[in-house]
Amino acid sequence: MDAAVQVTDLVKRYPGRSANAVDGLSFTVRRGEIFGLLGPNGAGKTTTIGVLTTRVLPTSGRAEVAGVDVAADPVTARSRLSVVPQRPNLDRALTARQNLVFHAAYHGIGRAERNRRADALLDQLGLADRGGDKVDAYSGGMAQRLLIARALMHAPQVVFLDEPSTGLDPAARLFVWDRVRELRDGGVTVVITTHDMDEAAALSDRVGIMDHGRLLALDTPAALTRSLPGSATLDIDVGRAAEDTDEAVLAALSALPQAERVERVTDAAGLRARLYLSGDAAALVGPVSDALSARGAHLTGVRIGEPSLEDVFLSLTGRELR
Ligand SMILES: Nc1ncnc2c1ncn2[C@@H]1O[C@H](COP(=O)(O)OP(=O)(O)OP(=O)(O)O)[C@@H](O)[C@H]1O
Repeated sequence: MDAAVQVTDLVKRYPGRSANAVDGLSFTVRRGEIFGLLGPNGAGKTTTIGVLTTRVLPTSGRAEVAGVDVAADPVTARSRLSVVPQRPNLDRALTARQNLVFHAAYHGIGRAERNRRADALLDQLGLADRGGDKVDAYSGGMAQRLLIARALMHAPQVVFLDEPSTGLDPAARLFVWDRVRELRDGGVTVVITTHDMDEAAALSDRVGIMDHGRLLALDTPAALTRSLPGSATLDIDVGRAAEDTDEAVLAALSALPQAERVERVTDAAGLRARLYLSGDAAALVGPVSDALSARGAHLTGVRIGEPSLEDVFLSLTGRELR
């Protein structure tokens, strides 16, 4: 079986609530991929992760992690998975190294091995020289790195990261992203939740877009954005022949079979056109250039606008992601 996570018809309704927080969710995370759950606040991402990590009991449906039914056998599930929570729950009165070693002891890992792992992980997360410091003295970025180190102490098969870079500065965020990719490259399956489309696009091999407890779409970031008709754009600046007219040039561009729509961009100094198309905007540069040179005109500037996951969310829901 190559599924690391299998969710089937999962429902969670919190007591006293009129709507389901998770509302019939099904998806599969493959072994060894980074899977992103993307959605706005309240979409049900944290609840889904809560069920998968045995902290929230499902109302109905089934969730398996590393082949274990999390509701039926939470103890075995917890030995195979790990959580990096949204809010740091480190013991701030202990040193960083003690946080790691105590976590491993809880998971039944022997003294020599837990010391070895703590040293290796402090080093890998760039905390080797701060392992003896109390967590109280840690910055937010350092605490986030320590949470990741702690999550890896019992060598889990699947790691869940809830909003991994919320509140981090850009450098700390890139550092965390690189560590997440290293995990994946080392064979660990990673599930992240995020409401940040850049994070989802940059980090995930596949993305599930969630809203109101349901999955609206699931694919690679590239396939999700490619699926949007007419949303890639190519802006071109044109130097046209003196005897030609702007209107005739725009008409020639509109006649290109790949261009779904052509608009004049009026705030430009010369003749600028925006071509809308589906798929890869760069592939249109050649045909545009040929069409222009056929009438004695030439390209003086090109800019490609790719659709984002934000555009995908907007087209699925009619709302902005944030
Ligand atoms: N313990 C709880 N009791 C009652 N309702 C809850 C509880 N936890 C979450 N909810 C509700 O369930 C819905 C889904 O919340 P959830 O935290 O899973 O969403 P999310 O996508 O993770 O959002 P965020 O990014 O804000 O964490 C929301 O309407 C929320 O108010």
